[in-house]
Amino acid sequence: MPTCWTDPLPPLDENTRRLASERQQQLTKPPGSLGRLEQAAIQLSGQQGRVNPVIAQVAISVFAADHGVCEEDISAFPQTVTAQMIDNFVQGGAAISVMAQQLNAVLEVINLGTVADLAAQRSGQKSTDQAHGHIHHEIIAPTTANFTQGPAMTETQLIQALQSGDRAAARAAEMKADLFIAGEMGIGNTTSAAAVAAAVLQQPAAPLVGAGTGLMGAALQHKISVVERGLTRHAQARTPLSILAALGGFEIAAIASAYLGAASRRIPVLVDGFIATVAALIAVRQQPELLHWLHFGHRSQEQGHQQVLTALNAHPLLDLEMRLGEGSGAAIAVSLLQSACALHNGMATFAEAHVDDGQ
Ligand SMILES: Cc1cc2ncn([C@H]3O[C@H](COP(=O)(O)O)[C@@H](O)[C@H]3O)c2cc1C
Ligand SMILES: O=C(O)c1cccnc1
Repeated sequence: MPTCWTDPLPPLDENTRRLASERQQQLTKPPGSLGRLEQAAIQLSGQQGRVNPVIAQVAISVFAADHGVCEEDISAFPQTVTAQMIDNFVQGGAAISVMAQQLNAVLEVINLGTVADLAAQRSGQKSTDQAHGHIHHEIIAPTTANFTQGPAMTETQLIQALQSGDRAAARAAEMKADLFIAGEMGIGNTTSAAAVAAAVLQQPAAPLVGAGTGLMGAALQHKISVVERGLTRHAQARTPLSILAALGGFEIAAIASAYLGAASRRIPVLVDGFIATVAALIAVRQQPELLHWLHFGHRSQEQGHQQVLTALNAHPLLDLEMRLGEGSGAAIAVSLLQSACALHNGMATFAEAHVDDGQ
């Protein structure tokens, strides 16, 4: 078990947070007029321990894994896409690859096990640099098990996934990242994420189950019934760890742990869409203090995202009607956090600009 899972998280730096808050009051604008951008800059100040927060270096870790529940026919796409997209990420062709390039971010993909990459598994390939990112092969198993038949993963597999997430956070700290983004790739993972969210929130499945890659009508009803079967089978799972083992995916577990690992290293986190937010929900249930370290990038179109955001009292920066995952919605929101920092750091105070304040 990585220590971030259980060790208390560091508090925000209340001193820099207070100084940043005071600075916002002195800038040449009516107090509060930059709205949530002010709050974002102040929160970043407390997180980074700097009165003038910066987001120069962004670390993006995309966790990829396959899902046994795909046997139940719950995605519009075949499972082979997961492994194919791993290549696409590091060849520069995926949405998150393009965003990483635009942001000059470091992109890495962590392959936790896909049905189509047994060759890589057999060759013992570990870590390679590709044109547009690094691949870490940290294969746990070719796929999780079908959660309608039994637990998705063993306890050992769960711990491996948590450790993988923590290692990604350690690499982000090593490169002195100012912000951490986790993305995910795993055909079938909106089914797993909906089941995890329903189990954590003790809510019915239907409102948390969405189209994912594009299911509608009878296919969507079937997906709801698959999640309901999983919830019935694993009704005894109540703790974050037992819910992850019963219904989760390797990538969802890894992201939950990566968020805790980032916060434990004082790196602010920008959360992506539905799946990433469900991972955040699990991690916050494990350690409520994590919430202070999280920014929320966007509201996904995926049915259920708003419910999970509400459970976290989270207000995402954007709603662009995106429903992609990969970390893409968070990546789009980076520029807003950068603007929040630029305004906070660069604007003149009333005194500096000889502008009369409102006192
Ligand atoms: C080409 C392609 C690229 C993607 N990138 C992210 N996802 C997204 O879709 C999947 C979840 O949807 P479902 O649960 O319906 O399978 C995840 O892999 C997610 O990251 C993709 C899906 C596809 C097809
Ligand atoms: O919001 C997401 O994370 C999402 C939505 C649909 C498909 N994949 C991911």
